[in-house]
Amino acid sequence: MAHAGVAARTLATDTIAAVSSGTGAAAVAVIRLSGPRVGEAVRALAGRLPPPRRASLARLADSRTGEGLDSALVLWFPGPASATGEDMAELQVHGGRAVVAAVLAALFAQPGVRPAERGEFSRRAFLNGRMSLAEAEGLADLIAAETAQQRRQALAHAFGHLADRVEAWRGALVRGMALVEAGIDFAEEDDVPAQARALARPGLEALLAELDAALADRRGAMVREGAAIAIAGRPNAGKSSLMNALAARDVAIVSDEPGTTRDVLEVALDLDGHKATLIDTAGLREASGAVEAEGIRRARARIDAADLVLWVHDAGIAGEIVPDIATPPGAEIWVVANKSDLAAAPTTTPGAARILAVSARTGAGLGALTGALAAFVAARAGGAEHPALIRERQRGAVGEAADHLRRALAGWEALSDELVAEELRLAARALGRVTGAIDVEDLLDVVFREFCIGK
Ligand SMILES: Nc1nc2c(ncn2[C@@H]2O[C@H](COP(=O)(O)OP(=O)(O)OP(=O)(O)O)[C@@H](O)[C@H]2O)c(=O)[nH]1
Ligand SMILES: [K+]
Ligand SMILES: [Mg+2]
Repeated sequence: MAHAGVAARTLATDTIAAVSSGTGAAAVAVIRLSGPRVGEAVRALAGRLPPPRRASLARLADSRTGEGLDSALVLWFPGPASATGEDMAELQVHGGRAVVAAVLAALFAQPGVRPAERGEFSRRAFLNGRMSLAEAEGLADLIAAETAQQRRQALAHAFGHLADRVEAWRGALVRGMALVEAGIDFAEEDDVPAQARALARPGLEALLAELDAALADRRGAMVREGAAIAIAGRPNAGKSSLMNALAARDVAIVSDEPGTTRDVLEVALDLDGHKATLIDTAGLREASGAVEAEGIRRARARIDAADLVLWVHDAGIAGEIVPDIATPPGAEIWVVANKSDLAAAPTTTPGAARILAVSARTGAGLGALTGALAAFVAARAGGAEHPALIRERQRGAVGEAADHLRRALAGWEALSDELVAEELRLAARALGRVTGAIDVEDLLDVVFREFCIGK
């Protein structure tokens, strides 16, 4: 997908090559090339350039020695209609390490061909207007996706859904800007300025509401980073035992000694396709030394930032259960009454959204707990195709745009046309940073013509 605001194709002088199919031995390895000398390099190894965009079988040889290297499928993608916008080729070779190393060495021996740097193919695609920054980030997330929901969200971003949404916001800003600037340009003429400004305001107010709503929506970040589920409670309640049981492996040290856990421990969970991070913490009590005090400080910091706190309680201990923690707004606390093999769980607890009886030892109640956790995370993460802001970089840029827009609207009566237009321009520039399209002048021209208000 091409994007507005990106300059003409850049002319990279280097041709790059790299294995794109991962490291380690495999049946097939894919070597990709991009740059001006791809055609020559392929011809040097394969003896000919196959017809564009069709897989052809070719014998690859080292042009320096004539030694045969492999029999490979060769694909030739002439630019600019390629993934990077440059001439590209793909060599599908046998995946053995020695084969891959020999083919790469023969490629790098060609003039002007060098190893690609990290992300260089995507970088060239962005610079050549083949994808936006938000799409590039989606692509990176797609490659890193661990759960089904992360995969779906990343795919939506890679397909440009977020970029489209941001471009629509930017279009609305530029339209408002054009109207305000009409006031500047036609300041000499009767009541154009006042009319133009009045026309711009409702659209900009609606846009600000949309930006604020997008910023308040944490679902995208929740999908990407996963829900943070902290396990908290008094020493010896069985927190580490619960962590091990839910993770189905021996992550944390368990002992009958209170104050065993000091450091914060984390494991990643895949709950029905949703990512979550389970966090085991030190038991909360009056610390008996500097090390335990530090452990408790770290525990509280993680509990304060959690989306859900499981307050683990030893069901054998009588009396009211009072979770001794503060959680951010929107977070929930559930009481997990552990050791149900020893004692019955209480049925009500003030302040807790729910009570679940489990035994980390026998596994009783763990299925119900896991199901409840999956439902919680699914509800928090919302629809997978939602083109939300998922990275701090995106959130920061949109937040900055909202601030400038807010300033323009707050000063609507007091500020000059020039100052209002300047705030709008800064807002548009901030939004441009999400997709990488920084220059708004081109769009402005188009929109200004569209909104020529009869002049
Ligand atoms: N009977 C029974 N014992 C349990 C259960 N869960 C944990 N325990 C025991 O309780 C003791 C404390 O368990 P831990 O998992 O270390 O407890 P903790 O809350 O992590 O303790 P600290 O890290 O010291 O705060 C150990 O002796 C466990 O074997 C359970 O479900 N039933
Ligand atoms: K313990
Ligand atoms: Mg522990």
